[in-house]
Amino acid sequence: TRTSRPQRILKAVQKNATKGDPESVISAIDHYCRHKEWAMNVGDDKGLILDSVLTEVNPSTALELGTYCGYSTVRIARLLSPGSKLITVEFNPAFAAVARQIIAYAGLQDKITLVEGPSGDLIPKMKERFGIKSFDFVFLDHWKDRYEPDTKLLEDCGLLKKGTVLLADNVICPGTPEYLKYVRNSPRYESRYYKSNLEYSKVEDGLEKSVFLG
Ligand SMILES: Cn1ncc2cc([C@H](O)c3cccc(CNC(=O)c4cc(-c5ccc(F)cc5)cc(O)c4O)c3)ccc21
Ligand SMILES: [Mg+2]
Repeated sequence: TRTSRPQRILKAVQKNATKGDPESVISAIDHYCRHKEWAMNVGDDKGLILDSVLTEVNPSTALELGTYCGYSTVRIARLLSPGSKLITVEFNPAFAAVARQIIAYAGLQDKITLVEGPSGDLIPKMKERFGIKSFDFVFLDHWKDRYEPDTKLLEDCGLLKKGTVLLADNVICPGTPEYLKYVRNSPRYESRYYKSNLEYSKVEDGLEKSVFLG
């Protein structure tokens, strides 16, 4: 049967990027998805905002919900300080298989733990399985109706601390209305919207940055 879109993205990385060079992996994916076929990576426009928030936070432990092909995983891990860790959660085995290869191609496998399974099951196991006390940074990019329940789950599991930064993709397109209502109305968060555009497109989209106040 035909290859999948993630497999074609992996092929584009293997063809056009340099092994061990995360910047070239990011560029190869962006070029492929802009000129050949669209894919739901955070992309280069919103990616610059992700980079700037990450540089500001400089997290020791980061969590990503929704790995897909590993584009934002590589984007995040390449900016982590030595000894810092990123845990990324993916429930779709085919996506996880491609992401592992793209992460390895970028040479970032030592900074990243990819865990397969649904976020709702894995979040309560973070402390016992990975010895996580709390996360400094969380990137939300999985099913849009899971952002709000998973944020509440992170709170209830004691995985957020005063100053933890949540950064949510797609708050306009496809949209995450319940999540936005929650973080913007809760006294426990200080939220700000970063206007941008949907990956590889002119449609408006943006990221919501929410600081947990404890
Ligand atoms: C529970 N759990 N735990 C882990 C976990 C992991 C996953 C998968 O990684 C996965 C699979 C399918 C869809 C998503 C969400 N992403 C999107 O739906 C999206 C859409 C668009 C867009 C925009 C405009 C369009 F016209 C079409 C699609 C642009 C974007 O940037 C997106 O992130 C995530 C799913 C549930 C999971
Ligand atoms: Mg997204």
